[in-house]
Parts: sequence; C-alpha cells; structure tokens
Amino acid sequence: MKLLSPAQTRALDQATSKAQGITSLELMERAATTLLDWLLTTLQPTYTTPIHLFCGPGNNGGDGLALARLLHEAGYVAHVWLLPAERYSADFTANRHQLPDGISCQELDTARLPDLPAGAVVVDALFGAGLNRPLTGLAAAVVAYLNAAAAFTVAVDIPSGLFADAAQEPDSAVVQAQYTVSFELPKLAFLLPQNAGFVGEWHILPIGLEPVVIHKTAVDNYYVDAAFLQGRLPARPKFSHKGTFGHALLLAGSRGKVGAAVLAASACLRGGVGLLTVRVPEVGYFILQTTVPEAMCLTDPAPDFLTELPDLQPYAAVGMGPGLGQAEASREVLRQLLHKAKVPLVLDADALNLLGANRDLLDLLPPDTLLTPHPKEFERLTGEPARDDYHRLEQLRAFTRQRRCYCVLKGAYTVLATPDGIIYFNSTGNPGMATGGSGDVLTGLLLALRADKRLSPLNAALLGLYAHGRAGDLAARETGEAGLVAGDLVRFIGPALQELMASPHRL
Ligand SMILES: NC(=O)C1=CN([C@@H]2O[C@H](COP(=O)(O)OP(=O)(O)OC[C@H]3O[C@@H](n4cnc5c(N)ncnc54)[C@H](OP(=O)(O)O)[C@@H]3O)[C@@H](O)[C@H]2O)[C@H](O)CC1
Ligand SMILES: [K+]
Repeated sequence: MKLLSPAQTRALDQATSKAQGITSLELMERAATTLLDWLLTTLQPTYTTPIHLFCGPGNNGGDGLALARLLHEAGYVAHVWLLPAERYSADFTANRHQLPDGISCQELDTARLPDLPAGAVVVDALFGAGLNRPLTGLAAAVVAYLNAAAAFTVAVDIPSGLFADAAQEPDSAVVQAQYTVSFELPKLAFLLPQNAGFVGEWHILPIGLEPVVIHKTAVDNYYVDAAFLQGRLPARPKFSHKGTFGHALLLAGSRGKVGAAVLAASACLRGGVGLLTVRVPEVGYFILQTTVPEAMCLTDPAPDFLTELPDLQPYAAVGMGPGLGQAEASREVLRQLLHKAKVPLVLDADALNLLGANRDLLDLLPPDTLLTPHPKEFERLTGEPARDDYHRLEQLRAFTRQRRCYCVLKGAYTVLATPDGIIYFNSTGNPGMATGGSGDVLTGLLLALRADKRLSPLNAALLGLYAHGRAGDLAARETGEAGLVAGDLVRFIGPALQELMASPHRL
C-alpha cells in the first residue's frame, strides 16, 4: 500500500469524485457509513452507551457529524460537541444542517464539557488531514480534557493535533486515542514509534477511492502487506536441484556467541538456500556440526574469533556478523570481504558495529549490500543521533542513497530503505520478537533469499522481512508473545514462505 501525503490524499478524493460522478458530500457519507459499521462491529456499544462526537470545523468534523446522524438514526445515543471557528467547510455545513432535531448538539466552551466516564465512547473528529499548525486555545484545552477522561477514544482519520507525515513540537496537544480509524490507506504517522501513544490500534476502512489514481501517484513510502508481495516469490521449479538456489557463506560466531551462528545458519537453511557453508572459529566446530548438520562447517584456524577470509569463489552470497565479536582480526576479515566480494552481501550485528567504529570501511561497501541495523547500530553507522523518528527516516534515505545500499532498520514496523531512497514499512511481527537472536534469524533468512538469483535485491529484502515477522506471528500463536524465543522463529520460516509462494498456475 502506498502512504500518501495529505495533499495527495486531497487530490485522490477529488479525482475519485470526478471519476465516479459523486460529490465530496457523497464521499463523506460513504466514509461515515463505513465508520458506523466499524464502530458497531468493533466496539459493540449498547443502545444506552453515551457516544460523544467532538467535531471540528472542516471535513473531519463533517465526518463526525455524518456519523452522529447515522448513529442517531440507528437508535444509539449520540451527543455532538462543536468546536466554534471562523470558517466551516461546505460539507461540514451541509452535515450540520442534516442533523436531526432530536440529537443533542452543543458548542464547546471550557465551562461546558461533558462528563466522560469509563463506559462512554468519544469520537475525535476535531481535526484530520487538514491540520496545518499546532492546536492552541480552546482546541488544545478540549484535547487535554479528552486525554484526562476515562472514556474510550476513537480518532477519525488521525488523532487531532497529529500531523499525518511530519513531526510536531514536543508537548503539542494531540489526542491519545485507543483506536484510529482511517480511510483507504494508512498514514506515515501511524508507523512511527513516537506516535504510538496517540494512534493506538489503527484500522483502515476501504471507501472505494480510485485504484488507478492511487497506482499513478508517486510516493516515497510504502506499507508492505501480503497483497503487496503477491507474485514476488516464485514457486520452486519442479526440476530444481540444490544448485538452483545458491550456495551461501555465513561468517559468524565467536567464543560465547556461537549460538548466533547456529540461529542464522538454521534460518538460512529454512529460508530455502541450496547449500550453506558456515565459517566459525574452532570453538564453534562441534556445536555447529551437531546442531545444524545440514550446513558445512569451515573452521577458521583461530580458536575464538574469525581471523581469515576463506576463498569466496564458490559462493552466491555472503553474510557476516551474527555473534562475530569485534576483534581487530575480524575487522580485517570484514575489510577483505568488502574489497573482494563480487556477490551480494548481508551485514549485521558486529559487522555493523565494526563498520560504525571504522567508518572508512563504509566507502568500500559494494553496491546493493544489505545492512540490517537496529536504531543504535544505525546511529553508530551515521555517527549522528536522530532528533526524532522522522529525522531517522531521512537519515536512512540519505544513507542508502549515498552508499547505494539497502538498509533495514529494525523496530516495531521494521523498514527497508533502497538505494533510490524509497522506504518500505513491514507489516508483520509482534513484540514477542524483541528477544535475543531474533536479528540473527533475520540475517540468515535474508542471506538465503539474496543467494537465490531469481530474486531482485528489493524482493529478497521485502520477502525476508515479511516472512520473518510472519514466522513470529505464527510462532506466537503456539508459544505466546512472552514465551517466544528466536529458535521458534526458525521453525515457522518455512510455513511463512509457503504462504507467500506464487502458484505456478496463476498469472
Ligand atoms: N479520502 C479521505 O481520506 C477522506 C477524508 N475525509 C475527511 O476529510 C478530512 C480532511 O478535511 P479538511 O477539511 O481538509 O481538514 P480538517 O478537517 O482536518 O481541518 C479543517 C480546517 O481546520 C483548520 N486548521 C488546521 N489546523 C488548525 C489548527 N491547529 N487550529 C485551528 N484550525 C486549524 C484549517 O483551516 P484554516 O483556514 O484555519 O487554515 C483546515 O482547513 C480527513 O481527515 C477526513 O476525516 C472525507 O470526509 C472523506 C474522504
Ligand atoms: K481526528
């Protein structure tokens, strides 16, 4: 799914009205009807549940007014609270006039605010995508009042006070919603950790906006769901053999961290690689040969950490980093790898820390290298702390453009940035995956997909991120989130990839 800016969303609304021969008021009615359905199904209010709708002066307020009417007509108790303003949008005014006589409708002032007990529902329709400055005065006071109340809050389109795709000043007045219900496509703001306390759980309701116009709209940010990946993972050909899927080399492990090599190696095998050779120091030989018998083990002459780069000739892709440690000799192995590699590279964990501590090595990165830092490792790569999540995204775009690489940034919505500066937000995964070894599993899986010559660097990375998160979701069904360990992810990589695999008989 594409993430559109507010200006692009407005243009899409207008193009939809034109193409479908409907007025913007009719589109608003469609949005409100879908919203009504969602609200009744998800919140299941009773006919006595008080539902307070706070409506601002624009079309977000118009959505709130239309919803209030529909709720009233369906027999629910709707109270409308209007925010006084100098100007009101045309569709707000039209819906204001359509409010039935029996509905309670009052203008807000600080002396007249409703009681909002725990059983009440608040619908926040004060401001939506048209917000163009921070909230002040009465609007800010109302937001503070709503945030202090015990009621259950549903934000229409976006929590009021939150910008759709830009940071707001710290301590700005922003509604803290339990649910945010938006239309057709998600907004960038929903995907950033700094906004989690405002957005709550978000839902997208389709309202029939024109797909052709969405298709033609150029964006820098995408949200990757299963539909987005459809057809990107080809089925395994009937007459394939182990050479078809590539021979990968994994450089990993040091004394006390051989487990990271084991997890990455197991994930690489479950990721469908044809052959896997793991380079570990002597200390890892017995462990690896017994826990991952499917992998070949090529030991380094040193006992505790890697000191020599093996001949790279046989390999289709090379991964380096899990459990590596940061010994000087291992740094030199990394330097040689960057100099010599002619095949795709996946760098993670200590390989990234070594890059961060020796930033001259970044100049050696071969094009299309895939890096998989978490935010702290990424900060070491750039050498500059991010001001906020938006700034971090811009740093990421600048980094991948400058280095011509692919970079994954791990988090609740793990993102992938490409050499063109396009960002993809992954949609799968759960908090149970914030556990030791989860990143090693991702590295192994990505290595397998990069070794598969049928996949572009972009598709390999997107499929890997999605399948990793999906494996976590499947595993958590069995283990619960708290009980999830990285080894569980490995077991579910196969089923996760199978779900994504294209049918050979479909277009
Ligand atoms: N496709 C869709 O998603 C649809 C969305 N709909 C809904 O429409 C809104 C967007 O409506 P819009 O009228 O453009 O914007 P708002 O309602 O958010 O804001 C209205 C005006 O408020 C003024 N404004 C902006 N910031 C502030 C502020 N901080 N304090 C006070 N006033 C503010 C501004 O006007 P000015 O002239 O004062 O600058 C805004 O224009 C979208 O969010 C959806 O809810 C459609 O209903 C269906 C399709
Ligand atoms: K809102």
